[in-house]
Amino acid sequence: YEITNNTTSILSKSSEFSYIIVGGGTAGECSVDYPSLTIANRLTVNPNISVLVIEAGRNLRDDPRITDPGSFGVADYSDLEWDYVSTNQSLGNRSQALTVGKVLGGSSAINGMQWTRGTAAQYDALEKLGNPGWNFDSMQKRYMKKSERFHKPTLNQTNLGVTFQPSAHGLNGRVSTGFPNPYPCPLCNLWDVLIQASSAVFPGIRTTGEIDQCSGDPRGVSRCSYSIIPGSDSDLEAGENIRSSSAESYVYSLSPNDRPNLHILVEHKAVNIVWNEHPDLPPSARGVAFQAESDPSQSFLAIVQKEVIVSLGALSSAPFLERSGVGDRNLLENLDISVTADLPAVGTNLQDQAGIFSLFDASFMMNTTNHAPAAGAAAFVTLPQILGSKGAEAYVQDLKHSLQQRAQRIVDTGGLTSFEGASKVLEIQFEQIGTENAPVVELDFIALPASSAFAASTWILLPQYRGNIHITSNDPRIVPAKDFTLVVNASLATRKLFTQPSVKNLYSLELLPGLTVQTPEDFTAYVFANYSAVGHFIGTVPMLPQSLGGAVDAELKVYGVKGVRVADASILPIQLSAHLQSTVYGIAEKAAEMILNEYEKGRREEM
Ligand SMILES: Cc1cc2nc3c(=O)[nH]c(=O)nc-3n(C[C@H](O)[C@H](O)[C@H](O)COP(=O)(O)OP(=O)(O)OC[C@H]3O[C@@H](n4cnc5c(N)ncnc54)[C@H](O)[C@@H]3O)c2cc1C
Repeated sequence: YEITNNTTSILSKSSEFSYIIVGGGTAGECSVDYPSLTIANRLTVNPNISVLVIEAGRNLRDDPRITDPGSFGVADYSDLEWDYVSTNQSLGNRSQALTVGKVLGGSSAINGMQWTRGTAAQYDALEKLGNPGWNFDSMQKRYMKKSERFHKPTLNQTNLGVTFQPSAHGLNGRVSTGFPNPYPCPLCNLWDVLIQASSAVFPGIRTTGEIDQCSGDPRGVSRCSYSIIPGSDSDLEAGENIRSSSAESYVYSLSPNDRPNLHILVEHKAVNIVWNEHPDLPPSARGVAFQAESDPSQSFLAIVQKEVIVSLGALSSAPFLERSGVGDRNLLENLDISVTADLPAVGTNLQDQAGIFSLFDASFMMNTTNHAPAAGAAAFVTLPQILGSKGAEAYVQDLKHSLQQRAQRIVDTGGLTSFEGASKVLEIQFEQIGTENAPVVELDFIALPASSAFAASTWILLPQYRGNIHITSNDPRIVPAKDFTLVVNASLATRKLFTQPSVKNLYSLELLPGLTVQTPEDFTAYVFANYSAVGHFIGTVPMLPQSLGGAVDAELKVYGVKGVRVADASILPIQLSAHLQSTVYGIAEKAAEMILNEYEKGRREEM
């Protein structure tokens, strides 16, 4: 394979590729990798199959900010990120920095590496929403586990409090996962105290047993697992744990002479799809126009034989489609973009999981010698655990009675295009929160490396708001609905947890929210003034029937055109009680399988 920023080096050999993948991020590389598996091995030796990946970020293979898991939250990532900023939000009248990765490996190269999955019912909900074949059984067994090479915890790690379920993990995939080794104790004491204190604050929360945040039931509080290559047991050398980004897992780990048919062009921005127009057929992708990041006046065109796979992430895939003439007709015509497909769903349904930070000055320095991720344990908390059973019942009743009104508001504010679709997704979320008791809040316990501070990051998991992102303006509006009640309550619960006597012993001062924040009103004001986006963006090219406001079908094909699929976090129509990367890898594995099956079918038909 080759990775280069030199367009001539790539286009001089061929300007035509079987598949062009725009975006070399978390999902993009997975699609590239699939050819290493059985059927596809045959394909890659076929010189007619070639793949071009176009990635705007740089190839920074050995940058310690990426490779060292201890860098997250400490190192300056500003040159590895896109500088998306939202418009002022309806809540708090503030804009938000929207962080996503701009580097080969995408967000998987700069994320917090936590390795978790949603509840089984949340994947089943994809099927209920009209996407045949998208359910937990198949996502977990065939795709999410397939992407994973889990390192079972050592005896030492389990003795130190790590829990897991063997059946929740894949052992033969490419993304290395597991627990840091050596395990970052003496912080274990901190995690143990926080885990115990959680049970005092969140009645009934699981703190023992084989809790595994990848099992389909993440409820409870337990130690985090990560997308890392754990260090060896004996060697205490710094740098032993290494981040396993998608670039590390799917590209760098290949032998350099492997895959001469894989071309990765970095530092180039994909601008739009160029189309073949037929009088009687839907437009089909002819190629991708792209430009050098260093000199946008230099434009190039790569031709595609089969398909363009759009994997630019939830903030860039929809704008790319709109620049390609796929989007809302009025919006495109106002911008003088020729309309290839009138698909108003593109760019709607943006969701993140708004969060808030608490910070404490501890009486000891955090151990940072073994380059382990900073988050040690995470609590996935249900509604009754946050609000008590009466409070939860009242909240659920309110969700039920306001459902139609909220669905209408989502449509009115450009969050989804179909009232029926909005009602359906809200009903499904209502079931998850009210009946299935899915976690609605996550608390991460974090030791800030090279400091004496530790923190809790608290965020809502299943937002009811919907925003949008369009090329006219970068406008992801957040409609608060009921969610901020939960952030405020979660923030109050975090304070309660950190004032349990056992936890209080561990720090001398609460730095954030700080002692001026005392009453529920203070907390509400604090949350409104300080909540932030957490980087878990989804939904802007929703996988739903078109009549319900979808932009891609269950095969990830964009409605109204041929030869274009979207495979990244954009296609998820609803949030999960989870961090997203494991699911995005699963989406990409499934996409790769569908693409290759179709390729094979086409070949058989040609013969
Ligand atoms: C700060 C942060 C922390 C997170 N922490 C966790 C965590 O701990 N655990 C977890 O599971 N998830 C976490 N996530 C979420 C997770 O990383 C993402 O949901 C997931 O990686 C998204 O994958 P993707 O393929 O959709 O997009 P990305 O991985 O972002 O890939 C998109 C790629 O497209 C490229 N691109 C965009 N526009 C263009 C263009 N026009 N031309 C060419 N290239 C372009 C980008 O540079 C990028 O490489 C975190 C995310 C962030 C931002």
